[in-house]
Amino acid sequence: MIEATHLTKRYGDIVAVDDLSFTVKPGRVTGFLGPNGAGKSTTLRMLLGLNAPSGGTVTVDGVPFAGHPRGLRHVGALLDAADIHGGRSAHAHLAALARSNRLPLTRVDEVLHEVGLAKAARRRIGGFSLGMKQRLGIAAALLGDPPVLLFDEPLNGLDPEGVRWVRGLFRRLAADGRTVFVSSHMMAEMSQTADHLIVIGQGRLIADQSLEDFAARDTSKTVRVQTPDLADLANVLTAEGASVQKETDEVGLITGLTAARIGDLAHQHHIALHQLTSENTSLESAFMSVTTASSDYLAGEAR
Ligand SMILES: Nc1ncnc2c1ncn2[C@@H]1O[C@H](COP(=O)(O)OP(=O)(O)OP(=O)(O)O)[C@@H](O)[C@H]1O
Repeated sequence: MIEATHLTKRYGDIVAVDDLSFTVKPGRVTGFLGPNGAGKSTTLRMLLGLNAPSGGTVTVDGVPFAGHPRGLRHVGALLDAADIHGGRSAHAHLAALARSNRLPLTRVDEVLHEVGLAKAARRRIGGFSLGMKQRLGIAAALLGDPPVLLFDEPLNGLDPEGVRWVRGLFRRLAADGRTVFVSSHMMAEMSQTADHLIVIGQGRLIADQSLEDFAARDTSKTVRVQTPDLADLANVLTAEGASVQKETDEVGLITGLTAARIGDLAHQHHIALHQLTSENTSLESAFMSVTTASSDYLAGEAR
């Protein structure tokens, strides 16, 4: 389990991480989500003992990472896949990591195989695509077979097949009972990757909840209805405070009421429904609505 308590990091006047408290539990994939500059990388760097907090603490299974006797065997991490020495082969890079962490060299071939780089094992990393470097970074994180894994923007540079593979890998790691903590600035990426979300903006905690509960925060959720009596239904729903947008003679898009409430109202007024569907755009708009106010950079606009 990862535990941050009042974690804070200041760079001069900038508060990169601001009194952040959260826990990351084993057995599920936890997304660490926030717009650019929100403080995700800084938090992960403090977790790994690469930056010292200005205040508060962050521990892995109760111990700060720097004091962890088992190092890579306990926590595996991918921070910046592109930041890697290009002169070595993938095999040599992992072998050096294995040796310095007293891990068996047999793990090198195992993880290269697991990430799909077995054929490229002897090639120089300098010639790797970003996607291959991501796979190599993931291999390094897996090397010590650790119970806790951190990945900073692991989907960057991966093709659709790579993205699917990474998602499957994270699921398997979580199903093994490991703690999997994955950062991203894209809600759409996380909606298919994470079970639980920790959302931050300007270094502060915005949400710490399941994907489902996070989506339910969005009050602008849309419900699509199809009915032969759209005009009658629209009258009933607008009287209840909903807004109704007519798409065709029989299909309307409703905001302001849940699908369950719309179904009940239609039933009470003897209006037949042929379709009643919650539109799944809510995660993205929930993310936008909770983070826009705290975003560091809004395209073309002053804050
Ligand atoms: N070494 C540093 N010196 C000064 N400011 C820094 C330093 N590192 C980070 N910051 C600032 O701290 C804030 C948080 O940055 P951080 O890289 O942690 O965000 P992030 O959420 O990982 O963003 P991104 O999605 O763009 O990677 C930013 O305002 C950044 O400019």
